[in-house]
Amino acid sequence: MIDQIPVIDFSNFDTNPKEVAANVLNACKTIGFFYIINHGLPKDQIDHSFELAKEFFDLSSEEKHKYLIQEDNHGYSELYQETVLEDSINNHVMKKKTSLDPENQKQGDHKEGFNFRNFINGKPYAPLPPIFEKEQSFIEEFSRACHGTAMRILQAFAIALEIPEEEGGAKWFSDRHTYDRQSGEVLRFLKYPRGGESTYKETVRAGAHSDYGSITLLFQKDVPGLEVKASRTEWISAPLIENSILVNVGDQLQEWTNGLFKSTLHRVTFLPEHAHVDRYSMPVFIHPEDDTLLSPIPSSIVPPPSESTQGVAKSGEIITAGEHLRRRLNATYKY
Ligand SMILES: O=C(O)CCC(=O)C(=O)O
Ligand SMILES: [Fe+2]
Repeated sequence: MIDQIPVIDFSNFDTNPKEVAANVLNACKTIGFFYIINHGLPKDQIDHSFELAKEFFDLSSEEKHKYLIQEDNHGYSELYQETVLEDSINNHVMKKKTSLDPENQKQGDHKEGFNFRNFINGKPYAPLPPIFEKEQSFIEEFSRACHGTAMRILQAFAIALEIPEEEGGAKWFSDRHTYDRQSGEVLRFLKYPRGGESTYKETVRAGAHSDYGSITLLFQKDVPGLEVKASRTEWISAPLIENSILVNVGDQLQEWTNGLFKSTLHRVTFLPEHAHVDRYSMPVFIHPEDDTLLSPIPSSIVPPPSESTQGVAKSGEIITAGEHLRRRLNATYKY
């Protein structure tokens, strides 16, 4: 493991893709997290998305209750994504989830969130609240731009793994992540309200978890707090880096690469000096299309499967990304 999250400059990706891909591979094999800078996503789009998030979370709790997921004992991300899938609703606010992680079981995750699933053929997955409806074309544009950035990262993966041209080459992963096909992909607005510690007496705001999909892009703003489990014993912080996007590998990609890429535990904590400010973040959870088979990657760099890297598929079994997500969500109940 390395003890710092690397920063990778994507401005060289078009001119020198191999070098960028090598840096990306190194990060994925070790800590499973890296920042990208010069990623090409316009700053004003990111800023405006944060403004919209704030505008929404500033609504009265009565208004937000229309989109509330009821509190219960299941883990935050699990319940959240599961509710999204099972209720076929793409937008929810939720608060104070109780984490299943033993380290965090004492207190709830004190936060609110709102999910946007992909705007397939220009349509929101479910009706949007008015405050977002009037900005629908902007939000769709931002969601598609994030997806486009993610596709460049997936191309770097395919280059790093030396997937042969005749198998699909640099497009091998991105061809399996079409924006307009059904997938688990979600753009999420998150708010961690100030003052949670007085209720929970703990500084952990989002319990330790790994993400489920292929990769996550994370936009942080003003207030740091994300921590990454760099080793069995050590949490390191993921500081704010101006104009960067933090990228991490999810469980599906870890399993797809037979453990070559690492899906690393992370959590959100508040330092005392941040106890009196609200924290906003925006993760974008990238998933393959639901019917993508998680079949062996045509790469001599990816190791053969082994018991320890198996995850939710049985030995030798090839499942789709949609089935993988479903099993991963169901597994929540067995903890
Ligand atoms: O808010 C953050 O910085 C991280 C959120 C996160 O890890 C998640 O929602 O999966
Ligand atoms: Fe996460």
